[in-house]
Amino acid sequence: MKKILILPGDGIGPEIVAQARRVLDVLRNDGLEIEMTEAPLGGAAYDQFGSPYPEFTQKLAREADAVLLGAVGGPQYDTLDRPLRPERGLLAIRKDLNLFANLRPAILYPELANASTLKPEVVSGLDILIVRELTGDIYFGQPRGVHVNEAGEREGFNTMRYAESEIRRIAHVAFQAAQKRNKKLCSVDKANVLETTEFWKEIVTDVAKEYPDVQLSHMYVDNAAMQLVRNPKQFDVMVTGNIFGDILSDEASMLTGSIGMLPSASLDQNNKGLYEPSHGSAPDIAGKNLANPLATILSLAMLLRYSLANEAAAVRVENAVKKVLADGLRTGDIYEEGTRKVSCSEMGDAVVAAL
Ligand SMILES: NC(=O)c1ccc[n+]([C@@H]2O[C@H](COP(=O)([O-])OP(=O)(O)OC[C@H]3O[C@@H](n4cnc5c(N)ncnc54)[C@H](O)[C@@H]3O)[C@@H](O)[C@H]2O)c1
Ligand SMILES: CC(C)[C@H](C(=O)O)[C@@H](O)C(=O)O
Ligand SMILES: [Mg+2]
Repeated sequence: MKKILILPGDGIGPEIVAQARRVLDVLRNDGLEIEMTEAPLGGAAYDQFGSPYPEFTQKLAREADAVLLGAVGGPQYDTLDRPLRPERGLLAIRKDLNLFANLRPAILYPELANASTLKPEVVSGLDILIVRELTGDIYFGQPRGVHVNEAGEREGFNTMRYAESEIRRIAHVAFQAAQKRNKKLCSVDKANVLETTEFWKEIVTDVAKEYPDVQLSHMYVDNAAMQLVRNPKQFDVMVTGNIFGDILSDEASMLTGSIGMLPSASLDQNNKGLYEPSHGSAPDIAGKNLANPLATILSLAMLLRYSLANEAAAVRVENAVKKVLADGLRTGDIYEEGTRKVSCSEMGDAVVAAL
Protein backbone atom coordinates (compact mmCIF):
# COMPACT_ATOMS: atom_id res chain seq x y z
CA MET A 1 0.00 0.00 0.00
CA LYS A 2 1.36 3.45 -0.94
CA LYS A 3 2.15 5.80 1.92
CA ILE A 4 1.28 9.48 1.72
CA LEU A 5 2.61 11.94 4.26
CA ILE A 6 0.63 15.14 4.73
CA LEU A 7 2.39 18.28 5.92
CA PRO A 8 -0.15 21.09 6.48
CA GLY A 9 2.56 23.61 7.42
CA ASP A 10 1.81 27.22 8.35
CA GLY A 11 -0.51 30.13 7.52
CA ILE A 12 -3.09 29.08 4.92
CA GLY A 13 -1.34 25.68 4.69
CA PRO A 14 -3.75 23.79 7.00
CA GLU A 15 -6.80 25.38 5.31
CA ILE A 16 -5.85 24.44 1.74
CA VAL A 17 -4.50 21.01 2.68
CA ALA A 18 -7.78 20.22 4.46
CA GLN A 19 -9.59 20.64 1.12
CA ALA A 20 -7.09 18.42 -0.73
CA ARG A 21 -7.51 15.85 2.01
CA ARG A 22 -11.26 15.77 1.42
CA VAL A 23 -10.56 15.03 -2.25
CA LEU A 24 -8.25 12.22 -1.20
CA ASP A 25 -10.95 10.84 1.11
CA VAL A 26 -13.38 10.62 -1.82
CA LEU A 27 -10.80 8.71 -3.86
CA ARG A 28 -10.15 6.39 -0.92
CA ASN A 29 -13.84 5.67 -0.52
CA ASP A 30 -13.85 4.78 -4.21
CA GLY A 31 -11.07 2.22 -3.71
CA LEU A 32 -7.75 4.11 -3.86
CA GLU A 33 -5.46 2.14 -1.55
CA ILE A 34 -3.30 4.51 0.45
CA GLU A 35 -2.08 4.99 3.98
CA MET A 36 -2.05 8.57 5.23
CA THR A 37 0.00 10.08 8.03
CA GLU A 38 0.44 13.69 9.09
CA ALA A 39 3.40 15.61 10.51
CA PRO A 40 4.47 19.21 11.05
CA LEU A 41 6.97 21.09 8.88
CA GLY A 42 8.26 24.64 9.08
CA GLY A 43 6.95 26.96 11.79
CA ALA A 44 4.46 24.38 13.05
CA ALA A 45 7.35 21.93 13.51
CA TYR A 46 9.46 24.53 15.25
CA ASP A 47 6.58 25.22 17.66
CA GLN A 48 6.15 21.53 18.44
CA PHE A 49 9.70 20.16 18.23
CA GLY A 50 12.04 23.18 18.17
CA SER A 51 13.19 22.42 14.60
CA PRO A 52 11.64 23.22 11.19
CA TYR A 53 12.40 19.66 9.94
CA PRO A 54 12.45 17.49 13.07
CA GLU A 55 13.42 13.81 13.16
CA PHE A 56 9.77 12.87 13.66
CA THR A 57 8.88 14.39 10.28
CA GLN A 58 12.09 13.24 8.61
CA LYS A 59 11.45 9.58 9.48
CA LEU A 60 7.91 9.65 8.07
CA ALA A 61 9.06 11.58 4.98
CA ARG A 62 11.75 9.03 4.21
CA GLU A 63 9.25 6.17 4.57
CA ALA A 64 6.57 7.82 2.42
CA ASP A 65 6.04 7.30 -1.31
CA ALA A 66 4.75 10.85 -1.66
CA VAL A 67 4.39 13.96 0.45
CA LEU A 68 1.68 16.62 0.17
CA LEU A 69 2.58 20.01 1.60
CA GLY A 70 0.60 23.21 2.17
CA ALA A 71 3.13 25.99 2.70
CA VAL A 72 5.55 27.15 5.36
CA GLY A 73 6.59 30.44 6.88
CA GLY A 74 5.13 33.50 8.55
CA PRO A 75 6.22 36.81 10.01
CA GLN A 76 6.21 35.44 13.58
CA TYR A 77 9.21 33.28 12.63
CA ASP A 78 11.27 35.93 10.81
CA THR A 79 13.27 36.84 13.91
CA LEU A 80 14.38 33.26 14.66
CA ASP A 81 18.00 32.25 14.08
CA ARG A 82 18.36 31.46 10.38
CA PRO A 83 18.68 27.64 10.71
CA LEU A 84 15.43 27.53 12.68
CA ARG A 85 13.29 29.42 10.18
CA PRO A 86 10.38 27.59 8.51
CA GLU A 87 11.80 28.02 4.99
CA ARG A 88 14.93 26.12 6.06
CA GLY A 89 12.65 23.18 6.90
CA LEU A 90 11.37 23.17 3.35
CA LEU A 91 14.87 23.37 1.89
CA ALA A 92 15.97 20.58 4.25
CA ILE A 93 13.24 18.15 3.21
CA ARG A 94 13.90 18.86 -0.50
CA LYS A 95 17.59 18.13 -0.02
CA ASP A 96 17.07 15.17 2.31
CA LEU A 97 14.77 13.42 -0.17
CA ASN A 98 16.92 14.45 -3.16
CA LEU A 99 13.99 16.16 -4.88
CA PHE A 100 16.03 17.85 -7.56
CA ALA A 101 13.37 18.14 -10.28
CA ASN A 102 10.68 20.73 -9.63
CA LEU A 103 7.92 20.76 -12.24
CA ARG A 104 5.71 23.85 -12.28
CA PRO A 105 3.05 23.77 -15.00
CA ALA A 106 1.51 27.16 -15.82
CA ILE A 107 -1.74 26.32 -17.56
CA LEU A 108 -4.47 28.84 -18.29
CA TYR A 109 -7.92 27.40 -17.82
CA PRO A 110 -10.14 29.00 -20.50
CA GLU A 111 -12.63 30.12 -17.82
CA LEU A 112 -9.90 32.27 -16.24
CA ALA A 113 -8.83 34.09 -19.41
CA ASN A 114 -10.05 37.38 -17.95
CA ALA A 115 -8.37 36.79 -14.58
CA SER A 116 -4.95 36.76 -16.25
CA THR A 117 -2.98 39.98 -16.09
CA LEU A 118 -2.47 39.74 -19.87
CA LYS A 119 -4.93 40.24 -22.69
CA PRO A 120 -6.98 37.09 -23.41
CA GLU A 121 -5.58 36.78 -26.95
CA VAL A 122 -2.00 36.75 -25.60
CA VAL A 123 -2.66 34.00 -23.05
CA SER A 124 -5.51 31.88 -24.42
CA GLY A 125 -4.41 28.25 -24.60
CA LEU A 126 -1.29 28.93 -22.53
CA ASP A 127 0.43 25.75 -21.35
CA ILE A 128 4.03 26.12 -20.18
CA LEU A 129 6.04 23.70 -18.08
CA ILE A 130 8.80 25.23 -15.97
CA VAL A 131 11.42 22.68 -14.94
CA ARG A 132 13.31 24.16 -12.02
CA GLU A 133 16.42 22.56 -10.54
CA LEU A 134 15.68 22.39 -6.81
CA THR A 135 18.59 21.12 -4.73
CA GLY A 136 21.55 23.17 -5.96
CA ASP A 137 22.47 26.72 -6.99
CA ILE A 138 22.81 29.73 -4.71
CA TYR A 139 20.19 28.17 -2.42
CA PHE A 140 22.65 25.55 -1.17
CA GLY A 141 26.13 26.68 -2.29
CA GLN A 142 28.83 27.04 0.34
CA PRO A 143 30.26 29.28 1.64
CA ARG A 144 27.33 31.39 2.78
CA GLY A 145 26.58 33.67 5.67
CA VAL A 146 27.21 37.11 7.08
CA HIS A 147 30.71 38.04 8.22
CA VAL A 148 33.02 40.99 8.73
CA ASN A 149 35.08 41.48 5.56
CA GLU A 150 38.69 42.58 5.17
CA ALA A 151 37.65 46.21 5.20
CA GLY A 152 36.05 45.66 8.61
CA GLU A 153 32.54 45.99 7.22
CA ARG A 154 29.71 43.47 7.71
CA GLU A 155 28.92 41.63 4.49
CA GLY A 156 26.37 39.02 3.42
CA PHE A 157 27.35 36.37 0.90
CA ASN A 158 26.00 33.31 -0.93
CA THR A 159 27.63 31.12 -3.53
CA MET A 160 26.09 30.13 -6.84
CA ARG A 161 27.40 26.71 -7.86
CA TYR A 162 26.34 23.77 -9.98
CA ALA A 163 28.16 20.47 -10.38
CA GLU A 164 28.09 18.97 -13.88
CA SER A 165 26.09 15.94 -12.68
CA GLU A 166 23.42 18.20 -11.20
CA ILE A 167 23.00 20.04 -14.51
CA ARG A 168 22.96 16.84 -16.55
CA ARG A 169 20.25 15.13 -14.52
CA ILE A 170 17.86 18.11 -14.60
CA ALA A 171 18.56 18.63 -18.32
CA HIS A 172 17.53 15.01 -18.99
CA VAL A 173 14.27 15.55 -17.07
CA ALA A 174 13.56 18.67 -19.14
CA PHE A 175 14.42 17.12 -22.51
CA GLN A 176 12.27 14.08 -21.73
CA ALA A 177 9.38 16.33 -20.70
CA ALA A 178 9.77 18.28 -23.96
CA GLN A 179 9.74 15.02 -25.95
CA LYS A 180 6.33 14.22 -24.46
CA ARG A 181 5.04 17.72 -25.34
CA ASN A 182 5.84 20.02 -28.26
CA LYS A 183 9.55 19.17 -28.48
CA LYS A 184 10.69 22.70 -27.68
CA LEU A 185 12.98 23.45 -24.75
CA CYS A 186 14.26 26.86 -23.67
CA SER A 187 17.16 26.87 -21.20
CA VAL A 188 17.31 30.05 -19.15
CA ASP A 189 20.63 31.37 -17.86
CA LYS A 190 22.70 34.48 -17.22
CA ALA A 191 25.68 33.17 -19.15
CA ASN A 192 26.73 36.69 -20.18
CA VAL A 193 27.71 37.46 -16.59
CA LEU A 194 27.79 34.38 -14.34
CA GLU A 195 30.27 31.52 -14.83
CA THR A 196 27.96 29.06 -13.07
CA THR A 197 25.27 29.58 -15.67
CA GLU A 198 27.72 29.79 -18.57
CA PHE A 199 28.70 26.27 -17.49
CA TRP A 200 24.99 25.39 -17.22
CA LYS A 201 24.51 26.42 -20.85
CA GLU A 202 27.53 24.37 -21.98
CA ILE A 203 26.26 21.21 -20.28
CA VAL A 204 22.65 21.60 -21.43
CA THR A 205 23.96 22.03 -24.99
CA ASP A 206 25.94 18.82 -24.62
CA VAL A 207 22.96 16.86 -23.26
CA ALA A 208 20.94 18.11 -26.26
CA LYS A 209 22.97 15.79 -28.53
CA GLU A 210 21.03 12.88 -27.01
CA TYR A 211 17.71 14.50 -27.94
CA PRO A 212 17.98 15.48 -31.61
CA ASP A 213 14.17 15.60 -31.88
CA VAL A 214 13.96 18.46 -29.34
CA GLN A 215 14.60 22.01 -30.49
CA LEU A 216 16.80 23.67 -27.83
CA SER A 217 17.07 27.43 -27.42
CA HIS A 218 18.84 29.56 -24.80
CA MET A 219 17.67 32.80 -23.26
CA TYR A 220 19.07 35.19 -20.66
CA VAL A 221 16.91 35.32 -17.57
CA ASP A 222 16.19 39.04 -17.79
CA ASN A 223 14.93 38.63 -21.33
CA ALA A 224 12.96 35.51 -20.31
CA ALA A 225 11.20 37.50 -17.59
CA MET A 226 10.24 40.07 -20.21
CA GLN A 227 9.24 37.53 -22.88
CA LEU A 228 6.97 35.73 -20.40
CA VAL A 229 4.74 38.78 -20.19
CA ARG A 230 5.25 39.88 -23.82
CA ASN A 231 4.49 36.61 -25.61
CA PRO A 232 4.33 33.66 -23.19
CA LYS A 233 3.03 31.21 -25.80
CA GLN A 234 6.45 31.14 -27.48
CA PHE A 235 7.49 28.80 -24.63
CA ASP A 236 6.73 25.14 -24.22
CA VAL A 237 9.18 23.70 -21.65
CA MET A 238 11.62 26.01 -19.83
CA VAL A 239 14.53 24.64 -17.80
CA THR A 240 16.51 26.71 -15.35
CA GLY A 241 18.34 26.77 -12.04
CA ASN A 242 16.88 27.08 -8.58
CA ILE A 243 16.79 30.85 -8.09
CA PHE A 244 15.75 31.83 -11.62
CA GLY A 245 13.09 29.10 -11.56
CA ASP A 246 11.72 30.38 -8.27
CA ILE A 247 11.21 33.85 -9.70
CA LEU A 248 10.04 32.90 -13.20
CA SER A 249 7.46 30.43 -11.86
CA ASP A 250 5.85 33.09 -9.66
CA GLU A 251 5.79 35.36 -12.69
CA ALA A 252 4.24 32.63 -14.86
CA SER A 253 1.59 31.97 -12.23
CA MET A 254 0.03 35.38 -12.81
CA LEU A 255 -0.44 34.56 -16.48
CA THR A 256 -2.81 31.82 -15.33
CA GLY A 257 -4.88 34.22 -13.26
CA SER A 258 -3.47 33.70 -9.78
CA ILE A 259 -0.64 32.12 -7.88
CA GLY A 260 -3.45 30.19 -6.17
CA MET A 261 -3.76 28.14 -9.38
CA LEU A 262 -0.14 26.96 -9.82
CA PRO A 263 0.68 23.46 -8.54
CA SER A 264 4.09 21.84 -8.34
CA ALA A 265 5.81 18.48 -8.11
CA SER A 266 9.32 18.04 -6.74
CA LEU A 267 10.67 14.65 -7.78
CA ASP A 268 13.67 12.44 -7.16
CA GLN A 269 15.18 10.00 -9.66
CA ASN A 270 12.45 7.41 -8.91
CA ASN A 271 9.36 9.63 -8.94
CA LYS A 272 9.12 9.82 -5.19
CA GLY A 273 7.86 13.33 -4.74
CA LEU A 274 6.79 16.25 -2.65
CA TYR A 275 3.76 18.10 -4.00
CA GLU A 276 2.88 21.63 -3.02
CA PRO A 277 1.30 24.76 -4.42
CA SER A 278 3.93 27.19 -5.72
CA HIS A 279 2.68 29.94 -3.43
CA GLY A 280 3.53 30.60 0.19
CA SER A 281 1.66 30.66 3.48
CA ALA A 282 -0.14 33.94 2.61
CA PRO A 283 -0.11 35.34 6.16
CA ASP A 284 -2.32 38.26 5.02
CA ILE A 285 -5.31 35.93 4.47
CA ALA A 286 -4.46 33.05 6.83
CA GLY A 287 -7.20 31.81 9.16
CA LYS A 288 -9.93 33.63 7.19
CA ASN A 289 -11.11 30.79 4.94
CA LEU A 290 -10.29 32.95 1.89
CA ALA A 291 -7.41 31.09 0.24
CA ASN A 292 -7.71 29.39 -3.12
CA PRO A 293 -7.22 25.64 -2.52
CA LEU A 294 -7.06 24.73 -6.23
CA ALA A 295 -3.25 24.86 -6.56
CA THR A 296 -3.05 22.35 -3.70
CA ILE A 297 -5.78 20.15 -5.18
CA LEU A 298 -4.00 20.27 -8.55
CA SER A 299 -0.76 19.36 -6.74
CA LEU A 300 -2.59 16.31 -5.40
CA ALA A 301 -3.48 15.43 -9.00
CA MET A 302 0.26 15.58 -9.82
CA LEU A 303 0.93 13.29 -6.84
CA LEU A 304 -1.55 10.76 -8.20
CA ARG A 305 0.03 11.00 -11.65
CA TYR A 306 3.73 10.81 -10.80
CA SER A 307 4.19 9.04 -7.47
CA LEU A 308 1.13 6.77 -7.55
CA ALA A 309 1.15 6.26 -11.35
CA ASN A 310 -2.64 6.61 -11.26
CA GLU A 311 -3.38 8.70 -14.34
CA ALA A 312 -7.13 8.01 -14.16
CA ALA A 313 -7.41 9.45 -10.64
CA ALA A 314 -5.26 12.44 -11.62
CA VAL A 315 -7.49 13.24 -14.58
CA ARG A 316 -10.57 12.78 -12.43
CA VAL A 317 -9.33 15.43 -9.98
CA GLU A 318 -8.31 17.81 -12.78
CA ASN A 319 -11.71 17.42 -14.43
CA ALA A 320 -13.42 18.21 -11.13
CA VAL A 321 -11.38 21.45 -10.92
CA LYS A 322 -12.34 22.32 -14.51
CA LYS A 323 -15.99 21.71 -13.68
CA VAL A 324 -16.08 24.05 -10.68
CA LEU A 325 -14.42 26.75 -12.76
CA ALA A 326 -16.89 26.18 -15.60
CA ASP A 327 -19.70 26.41 -13.03
CA GLY A 328 -18.46 29.92 -12.22
CA LEU A 329 -17.11 29.37 -8.69
CA ARG A 330 -14.22 31.64 -7.73
CA THR A 331 -12.22 32.36 -4.60
CA GLY A 332 -11.33 36.04 -4.12
CA ASP A 333 -8.01 35.88 -5.98
CA ILE A 334 -9.69 34.81 -9.26
CA TYR A 335 -13.04 36.51 -8.76
CA GLU A 336 -14.50 38.68 -11.51
CA GLU A 337 -17.93 40.14 -12.10
CA GLY A 338 -20.51 37.62 -13.19
CA THR A 339 -18.93 34.75 -11.23
CA ARG A 340 -19.77 33.45 -7.74
CA LYS A 341 -17.36 34.30 -4.95
CA VAL A 342 -16.77 31.37 -2.58
CA SER A 343 -14.62 30.63 0.45
CA CYS A 344 -11.79 28.14 0.60
CA SER A 345 -13.98 25.44 2.15
CA GLU A 346 -16.88 26.12 -0.25
CA MET A 347 -14.45 25.63 -3.13
CA GLY A 348 -13.50 22.33 -1.49
CA ASP A 349 -17.22 21.40 -1.21
CA ALA A 350 -17.66 22.11 -4.92
CA VAL A 351 -14.65 20.03 -6.00
CA VAL A 352 -15.82 17.13 -3.83
CA ALA A 353 -19.31 17.40 -5.37
CA ALA A 354 -17.83 17.57 -8.88
CA LEU A 355 -15.83 14.40 -8.24
N1 LIG B 1 6.49 26.64 -0.69
C1 LIG B 1 6.34 27.39 0.39
O1 LIG B 1 6.08 26.90 1.46
C2 LIG B 1 6.50 28.86 0.26
C3 LIG B 1 6.53 29.49 -0.99
C4 LIG B 1 6.65 30.88 -1.06
C5 LIG B 1 6.72 31.63 0.11
N2 LIG B 1 6.72 30.98 1.31
C6 LIG B 1 6.71 31.72 2.58
O2 LIG B 1 5.39 32.22 2.78
C7 LIG B 1 5.46 33.44 3.54
C8 LIG B 1 4.71 34.54 2.79
O3 LIG B 1 5.39 34.84 1.57
P1 LIG B 1 4.90 35.87 0.47
O4 LIG B 1 3.88 36.76 1.07
O5 LIG B 1 6.09 36.42 -0.15
O6 LIG B 1 4.23 34.93 -0.66
P2 LIG B 1 2.82 34.22 -0.68
O7 LIG B 1 2.80 33.35 -1.90
O8 LIG B 1 2.53 33.55 0.61
O9 LIG B 1 1.76 35.41 -0.87
C9 LIG B 1 1.86 36.37 -1.91
C10 LIG B 1 0.47 36.96 -2.20
O10 LIG B 1 -0.32 35.97 -2.86
C11 LIG B 1 -1.50 35.70 -2.13
N3 LIG B 1 -1.75 34.25 -2.18
C12 LIG B 1 -0.82 33.27 -2.05
N4 LIG B 1 -1.42 32.08 -2.10
C13 LIG B 1 -2.74 32.29 -2.26
C14 LIG B 1 -3.89 31.44 -2.39
N5 LIG B 1 -3.80 30.11 -2.35
N6 LIG B 1 -5.10 32.01 -2.54
C15 LIG B 1 -5.23 33.35 -2.60
N7 LIG B 1 -4.19 34.21 -2.50
C16 LIG B 1 -2.96 33.69 -2.32
C17 LIG B 1 -1.23 36.17 -0.71
O11 LIG B 1 -2.43 36.49 -0.03
C18 LIG B 1 -0.30 37.35 -0.95
O12 LIG B 1 -1.06 38.49 -1.20
C19 LIG B 1 6.94 33.72 3.73
O13 LIG B 1 7.31 33.25 4.99
C20 LIG B 1 7.61 32.92 2.63
O14 LIG B 1 8.93 32.56 2.93
C21 LIG B 1 6.60 29.62 1.41
C1 LIG C 1 9.83 29.32 0.73
C2 LIG C 1 10.98 29.22 -0.23
C3 LIG C 1 12.11 28.48 0.40
C4 LIG C 1 10.58 28.54 -1.55
C5 LIG C 1 11.74 28.60 -2.54
O1 LIG C 1 12.36 29.65 -2.68
O2 LIG C 1 12.02 27.59 -3.17
C6 LIG C 1 9.35 29.08 -2.25
O3 LIG C 1 9.50 30.39 -2.67
C7 LIG C 1 9.00 28.19 -3.43
O4 LIG C 1 8.90 28.71 -4.54
O5 LIG C 1 8.78 27.00 -3.22
MG1 LIG D 1 8.87 30.74 -4.68
